[in-house]
Amino acid sequence: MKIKEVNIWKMKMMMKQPFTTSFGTFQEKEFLLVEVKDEQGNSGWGESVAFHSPWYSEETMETNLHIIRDFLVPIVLETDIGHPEEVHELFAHLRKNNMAKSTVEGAVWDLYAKRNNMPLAEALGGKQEKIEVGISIGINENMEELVETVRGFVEQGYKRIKVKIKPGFDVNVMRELRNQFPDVPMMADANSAYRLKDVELLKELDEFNLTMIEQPLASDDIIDHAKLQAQLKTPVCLDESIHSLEDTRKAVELGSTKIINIKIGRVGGLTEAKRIHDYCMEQNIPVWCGGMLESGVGRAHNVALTTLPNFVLPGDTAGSSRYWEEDIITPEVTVEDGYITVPKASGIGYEVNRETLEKYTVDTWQYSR
Ligand SMILES: O=C(O)CCC(=O)c1ccccc1C(=O)O
Ligand SMILES: [Mg+2]
Repeated sequence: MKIKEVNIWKMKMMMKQPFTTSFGTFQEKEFLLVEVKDEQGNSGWGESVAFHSPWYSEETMETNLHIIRDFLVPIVLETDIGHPEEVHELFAHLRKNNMAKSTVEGAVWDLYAKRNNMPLAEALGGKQEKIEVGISIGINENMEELVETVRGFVEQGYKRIKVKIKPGFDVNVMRELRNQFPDVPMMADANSAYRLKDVELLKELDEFNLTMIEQPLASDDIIDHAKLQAQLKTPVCLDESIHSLEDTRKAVELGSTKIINIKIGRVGGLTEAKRIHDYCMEQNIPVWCGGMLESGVGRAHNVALTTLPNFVLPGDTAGSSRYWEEDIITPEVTVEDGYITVPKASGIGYEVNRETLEKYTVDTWQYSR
């Protein structure tokens, strides 16, 4: 396939509520969308999950804009691409910048699936017709409010509850939530807020029967996580530390992690995400799909990926309305009884609503062959 045109949108959307992690609070979401078009006028869409500030990773919306415009767009406009898996190779000589690469690669995957009249899930080899989803809840130091928030999502049917923790907001919180919800699958995400010296405190979490603890230690660590896992009953799940299949292999071989959170953007795209999935399946390491507070485009990519067979744990891909007054896709992503029904339409399976898109557009760029 020949990509004739690439459009980039800089978007700004307000989230319904602020979302707080151990590293900062999000509410105004600025992000990029990329559309790739072929000669027949088919459009493929990708979303950059890089945030405005380099909190979660070193990539930002602006570094993604730079890498996409100056390095990635020229490559896809001058290459004849047979299959989207080739895009990962085409970008491989450029170091890191995984979220930027993933944005363009994801748009090519969507375009490929549309040209072949198949859902993206099918193009990836996914079989599940509906996927189980959980929800990620930000830090709220008002315990009564937090308990009510959790109760609301449990009542909506979400299959597991993840809460963000940080030093001083951890054992006490999980104890209270476990008391209130004795049977709900629950986990905690520390976003790298602890160090190995905190092992005694982290061991206290073992009593709450958590499905896992996500990224307790440094964002670039796999050694101390192995030392921690050896002392914890609760499975450790790595998020920030995993950028590739190679990172995954090393972490699994070291015993640093028993579960992997796959984020498409963090690992450089769907092709690498699928490889990590396949490797983990061989190694009996369950995986789940993480979230980056995406708009509908990124959310649709997450839904498609989650149809692969080793996504056996509920992910963070909640419904559009958990984040947005109105999403930019039609229909929006909806959750019923903790399940998202995978769309049957071709490509990402949801239409980008051009009117809504325009409404939240801050800037655009266009490139053609
Ligand atoms: O609801 C979502 O999209 C996931 C929310 C979430 O947990 C998160 C949000 C922003 C940055 C990092 C993370 C994370 O998974 O660590
Ligand atoms: Mg996380």
